[in-house]
Amino acid sequence: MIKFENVSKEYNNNVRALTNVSLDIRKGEFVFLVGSSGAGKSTIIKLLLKEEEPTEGKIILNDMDITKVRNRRIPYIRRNIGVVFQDFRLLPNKTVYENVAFAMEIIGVHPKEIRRNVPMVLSMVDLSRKASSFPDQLSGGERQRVSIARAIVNSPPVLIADEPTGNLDPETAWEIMRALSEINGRGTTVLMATHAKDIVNHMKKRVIEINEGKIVRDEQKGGYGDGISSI
Ligand SMILES: Nc1ncnc2c1ncn2[C@@H]1O[C@H](COP(=O)(O)OP(=O)(O)OP(=O)(O)O)[C@@H](O)[C@H]1O
Repeated sequence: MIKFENVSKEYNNNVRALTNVSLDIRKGEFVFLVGSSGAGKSTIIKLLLKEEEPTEGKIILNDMDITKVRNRRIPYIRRNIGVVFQDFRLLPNKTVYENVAFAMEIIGVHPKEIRRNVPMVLSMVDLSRKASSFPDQLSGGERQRVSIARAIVNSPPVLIADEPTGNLDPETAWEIMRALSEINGRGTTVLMATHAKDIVNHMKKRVIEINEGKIVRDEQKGGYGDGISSI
């Protein structure tokens, strides 16, 4: 589902963010990506979203080699990935319903399908009652659940979560983890970059650890790891 073959990334300022990274994440897996600040986690995510290009190597997403695709094909690739960010990134002037519907409108989904799917995903993240609220009327956990609903409404095979619990208190963070687990249980592959030690240790999922741009550990049912600073 997600494959990196000997991927290296050097930014313009000669910072080598990734060196020879190879990984293979299969359909339906739940994978934590861990490592100290600056290790290269966000770079892996940016490469998958085609926000950055690798300097070397090959990246395959959903059986598609995305390394050399043309710019005009990028929106098509991004439809295969739902993304959830630490800071939610909701549109403040749109309601919960409209925020989620917008993700479908911009890719030209038929209004009838939008009217069917939006209530369905809002109910999945337990937000049906908040459909008419605006983001600033919601708690942090509720906002993050809206962003999860938006990420999955177009049924992408892959969901990427970049530090999704970073702005949330521990209890709310678990609420988000339950939502992500449920989505994973329905077959979506989930890749989550995180510093949340307790969550990683508790979930016992596959853990890929990156340090100074290299994969140093890839463990089924792994823990957070001792050597990683938590900031
Ligand atoms: N746009 C950029 N231009 C130049 N260097 C960059 C850029 N983005 C990241 N870097 C550098 O690449 C390295 C890896 O950064 P990256 O953001 O991938 O780390 P990270 O593991 O996501 O860290 P964090 O946990 O703090 O988010 C760091 O040395 C960083 O300074």
